[in-house]
Amino acid sequence: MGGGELPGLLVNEIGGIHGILHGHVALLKKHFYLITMKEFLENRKHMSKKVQAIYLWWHKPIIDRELLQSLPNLKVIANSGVGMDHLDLKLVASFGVKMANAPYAVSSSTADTGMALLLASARRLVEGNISILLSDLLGVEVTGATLGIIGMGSIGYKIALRAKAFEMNILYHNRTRRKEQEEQAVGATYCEKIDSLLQQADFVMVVVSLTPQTHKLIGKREMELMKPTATLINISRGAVVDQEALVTALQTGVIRAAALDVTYPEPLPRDHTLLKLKNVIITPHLGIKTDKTTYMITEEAVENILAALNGLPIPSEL
Ligand SMILES: O=CC(=O)O
Repeated sequence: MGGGELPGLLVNEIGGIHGILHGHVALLKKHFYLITMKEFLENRKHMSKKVQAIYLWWHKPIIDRELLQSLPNLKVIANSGVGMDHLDLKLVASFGVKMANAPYAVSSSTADTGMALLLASARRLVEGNISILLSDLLGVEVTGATLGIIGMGSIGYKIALRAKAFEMNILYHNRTRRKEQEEQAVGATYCEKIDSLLQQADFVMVVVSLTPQTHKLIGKREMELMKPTATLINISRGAVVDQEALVTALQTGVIRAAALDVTYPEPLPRDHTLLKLKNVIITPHLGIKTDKTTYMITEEAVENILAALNGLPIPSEL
């Protein structure tokens, strides 16, 4: 590769549902020679040597063995978010390729999405929006209610901060307990056992990453432990909740309601039962989708990729 040439960065496409946002192109072009998948596939022989990094936007392009084998100079894959369940980390590592995510950029807007869903479900905003003349839409009180946060990483913690301002009682469950000062700062109480959190919470917010250990973490048994007046909010990944069990729980009054930013698959098929239930709010994985957050994600990815290409410690290496 010639002296002053910028390193090649493979992206799925620019614009479109799975493409990086147009507004981010100038930032990326400052540091990289951008190659879309279309350009790559049209001129594979030439392009494959140029690619030194991949920027995954909304889980695309799909990283498989064939793609990895065709990129001899690939050094790093940067993800445009925090969840890495769409990537075969072992496979990527076996090619000696480094990986990074963007945990700093996403936490505030994802926590906001969680609170938006909580409030919308509690106060029946979606039904209210289309039934402005009805006066029998009784919601449930948020002030003074108990919120159980499952997963107290940076997003979970920001939810606790927000919930404190809503005067909620906050319980949390996490693999590792937070420091006492951190618990005190948000007024959160640790539940070593997830069951005890489920039994007490009026709102259960799921914020864990999807791993083999968290797959269907919230199933029939867990929903039956919840109060019949409780609401389940999921802003992590659909598969952390057993969706079939959830449908039954919502239909039979095992729990009051659900508010989901994530499902499986995404989007749900139009005729899916969940879309027909009145006591569910479903949003299309809006978690990180604000203008500011998405731009910060790209900035974080650029920083990670440049560090990797320069042989420096990668700030958010996995
Ligand atoms: O879903 C959003 C993320 O993984 O950051």
